[in-house]
Amino acid sequence: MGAMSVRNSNPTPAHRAGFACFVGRPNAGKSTLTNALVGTKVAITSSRPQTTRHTVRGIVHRPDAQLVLVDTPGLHKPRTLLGERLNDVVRATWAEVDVIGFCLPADQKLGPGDKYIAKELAEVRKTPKVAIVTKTDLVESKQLAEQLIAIDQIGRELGIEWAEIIPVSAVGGQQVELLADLLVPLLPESPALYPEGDLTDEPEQVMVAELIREAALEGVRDELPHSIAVVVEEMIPREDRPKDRPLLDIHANIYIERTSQKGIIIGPKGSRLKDVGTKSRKHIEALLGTPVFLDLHVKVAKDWQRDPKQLRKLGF
Ligand SMILES: Nc1nc2c(ncn2[C@@H]2O[C@H](COP(=O)(O)OP(=O)(O)OP(=O)(O)O)[C@@H](O)[C@H]2O)c(=O)[nH]1
Repeated sequence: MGAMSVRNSNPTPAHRAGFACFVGRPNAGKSTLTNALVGTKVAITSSRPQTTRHTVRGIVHRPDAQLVLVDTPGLHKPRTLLGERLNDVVRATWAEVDVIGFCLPADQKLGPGDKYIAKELAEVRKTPKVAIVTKTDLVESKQLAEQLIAIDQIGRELGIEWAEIIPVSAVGGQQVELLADLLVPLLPESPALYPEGDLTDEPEQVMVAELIREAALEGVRDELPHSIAVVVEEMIPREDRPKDRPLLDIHANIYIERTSQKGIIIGPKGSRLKDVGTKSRKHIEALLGTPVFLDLHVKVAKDWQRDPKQLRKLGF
C-alpha cells in the first residue's frame, strides 16, 4: 500500500527517446508502417520490392517520448556489390538502434526469406526485438493466430526472445498507436533528440530523388526496378520571380544500366518520361510547399550496381 502511494505521488514517467528500425523481407510493409506511425508520407512505398534504399527516418513526437524510426532496406542474400552494401547498412543499423521491429506480413506463411532474417537477428544479442505482424486486415483471425504461433515458435527455435509480438494494420490504422505504446518503454530515458515538428532528417534532395524514383518505377517490370537510380543535381530558386510566385528549378538525372533500357523509361515520343515528371512534380511540390520546374534526364551508367566508383557517385 505504501509503495502504491509513493508511485501515485509521482505519476509522470520519465521522458524517453531513441531509435527503432523495422526489418523484414521486401514488401513486408515497413515503409507503410513508418508512415502510419509518423502520420505523413516520408518513407517511399511501392508495391514493388526493395524501393527503400536510403535510410529514411520518420519521427514520432509524443508528450512522453520521441521515437525516431530508421527505415532500412530489406535484408537479402547479396548477389551484387550493391546487395552487399545494403546488407552492411542493415547490420550497422541493428547494432545502433534501441529496438528492432521485425515485420512479418499476416497473409504469407513464414518463408526462407523471413528465416534468413530471423537467423541474422538472433546474432544481435543486445537489441530488444519486437515481432510485428503486418497487414492484419488481409486475413481472418484463424490465419492471424497461426501466424502468431509460428512466430513464437521460430523465436524459440533460434533463441530469440521477443520483447513483444503484436499484430497491426497500417492501412486499416489498427493497433498502430498500441505499437508505439509498446516501443516507447524500450527506449532509454532521454530528452527529445530532434526539434518538435521535424518529421525526418533526410536531406531534401534525397527525398526528392526518391519521389522521382518512385514515379519512374510505376508500371515497369521485372529487372528494371533494380537498375534505376536517381540523383538530384541541383535545386535552385529561379531568379527574377515575383515574391508571391516563386519557382524552384530542379535538375535530376535518372540513371539506368543499359542503353536498351532507355526506351522503356522514355516511352513512345517521350510520353512515359513526361508522365514520370508530371507525377513526381506534384509530390515534390506537396513535400516542399513551392511550385517546381522539374528537368529530368535519362542517362546510362553502365552496370552501376557492380561498380564501386559509380555506386559512390549515386550515393551508395
Ligand atoms: N492491406 C494492406 N496492405 C499493406 C499494409 N501495409 C503495407 N501494405 C502494402 O504492401 C505493399 C508493400 O508495402 P511497403 O510499406 O512498401 O513495404 P516495405 O516492407 O517497406 O517494402 P520494401 O521497401 O520493398 O522493403 C504495398 O503495396 C502496401 O500498400 C497493410 O496494413 N494492409
